[in-house]
Amino acid sequence: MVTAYDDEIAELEIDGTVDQDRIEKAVREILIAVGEDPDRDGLLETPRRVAKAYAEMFAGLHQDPADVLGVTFDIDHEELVLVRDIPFYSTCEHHLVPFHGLAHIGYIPSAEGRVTGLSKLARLVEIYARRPQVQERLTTQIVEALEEHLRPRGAIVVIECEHLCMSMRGVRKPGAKTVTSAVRGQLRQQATRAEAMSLILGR
Ligand SMILES: Nc1nc2c(ncn2[C@@H]2O[C@H](COP(=O)(O)OP(=O)(O)OP(=O)(O)O)[C@@H](O)[C@H]2O)c(=O)[nH]1
Ligand SMILES: [Zn+2]
Repeated sequence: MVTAYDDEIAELEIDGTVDQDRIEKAVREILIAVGEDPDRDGLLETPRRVAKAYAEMFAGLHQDPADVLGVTFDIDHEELVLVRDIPFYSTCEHHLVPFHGLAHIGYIPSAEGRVTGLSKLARLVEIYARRPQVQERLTTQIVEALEEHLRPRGAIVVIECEHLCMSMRGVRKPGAKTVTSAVRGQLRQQATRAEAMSLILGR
């Protein structure tokens, strides 16, 4: 199924938000540098494929969370809203290999009732994940965007990830999980924080 979001990504490739030519040249150079022949059959199309993949993997650099969180509803709900287990892939800015896992996002809407569509929380994750990233910044950027655009009474973001730079190379510890959290407002209070954490962990 092709979604509007897929269309946006396809447009990015066309409207030149990545310098396709430059990526292709660089990938060709890397292939030579690692001892490969970029002109052999299987690799001929690789620089072009990588440029296309990067346009998608780094599309978030050209997207604005205001566009996603700009539409809010007036719903009379002043209790916790939590979307958990949002899967995502990001790219470690140190090694340019993936880190991936689950994001959990909760917030307590403001008295004025600024509630966003549930899918927008997952879109917010995508905007910040599709960039060269570190997990701590990803976590903070999401919580800060929630604060800025929804002005909630409280917000919590918990992210658990496996970093391939720790699994497939370097220290080589596949399965090791890194957990980060960012908590703001009323969700810092012990009881509400405990409620949110038990919902996040209660699977
Ligand atoms: N804090 C943090 N560190 C990260 C993240 N992703 C990767 N790293 C770490 O970034 C560090 C980079 O360390 P360096 O010593 O500069 O690079 P390196 O020689 O490749 O390090 P090793 O991975 O230990 O082989 C490593 O310890 C990685 O585990 C992240 O999202 N957050
Ligand atoms: Zn890394």
